[in-house]
Amino acid sequence: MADSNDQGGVASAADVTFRTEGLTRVYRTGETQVKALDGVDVVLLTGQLTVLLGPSGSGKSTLLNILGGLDHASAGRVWFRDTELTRLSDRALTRYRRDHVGFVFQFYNLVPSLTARENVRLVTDIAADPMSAEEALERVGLLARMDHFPGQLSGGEQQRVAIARAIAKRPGVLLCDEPTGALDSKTGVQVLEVLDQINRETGTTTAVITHNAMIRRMAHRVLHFSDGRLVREEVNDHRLAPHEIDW
Ligand SMILES: Nc1ncnc2c1ncn2[C@@H]1O[C@H](COP(=O)(O)OP(=O)(O)OP(=O)(O)O)[C@@H](O)[C@H]1O
Repeated sequence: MADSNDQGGVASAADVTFRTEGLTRVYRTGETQVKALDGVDVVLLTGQLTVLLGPSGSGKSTLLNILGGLDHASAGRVWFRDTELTRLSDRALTRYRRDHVGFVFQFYNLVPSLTARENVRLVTDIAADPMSAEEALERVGLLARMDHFPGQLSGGEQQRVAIARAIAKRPGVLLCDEPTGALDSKTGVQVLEVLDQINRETGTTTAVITHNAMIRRMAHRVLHFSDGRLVREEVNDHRLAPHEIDW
């Protein structure tokens, strides 16, 4: 049975959170030039969990960084809802990132001298309409550990704190670059369960980069990249919860 959130085929403008047109990113280092993205046309649909797959160096992180306002396109255009990101000043792009984007990276980037709750408060203190740090930690199942320091938490727990920090400002989008890359498979599944649950409960448009092709089973849509190009798209009519996937 198709999930109610599934949207195959043509999407209306209201359903589209990100759209790119001819997105190209060239990195120049001295004499060498690398085309990390080579004319990518892609949409990310509102409320969906999209998985980005592809070999190392295929451009997945570059795409995520440009969507999140951390990097600039060399050519082509990118829209977030009605706003063309590729026309924003650096200052406006920073505001966009602060107001709308939650990031989760492979390494958790927590401040070691602050507790879980204090790490989340770094974000809630400057956000316009945040949830409380306690609510964010409850959503990732770590309320009982909120006064623990990162060094007192396992890798999977630290990643869940990083997810709490990312969602506490109620971002429109959650961009995750290899969120389970540093975790063993059992702990990785717990982290994916948290991402899946947040997507279902809050409707946050979510993108997850991974090397693990099995993760595609939990996605609404899967985008396959190769050599800086989008080479294939899949719509998943039969999503599985992470714990149902045969790892
Ligand atoms: N800041 C940079 N300067 C120079 N080259 C870069 C830079 N960032 C990325 N690249 C190059 O662009 C290409 C695409 O990199 P990207 O990190 O987007 O790929 P990826 O698919 O995310 O790879 P991985 O799965 O290994 O993270 C690679 O050849 C990479 O070396």
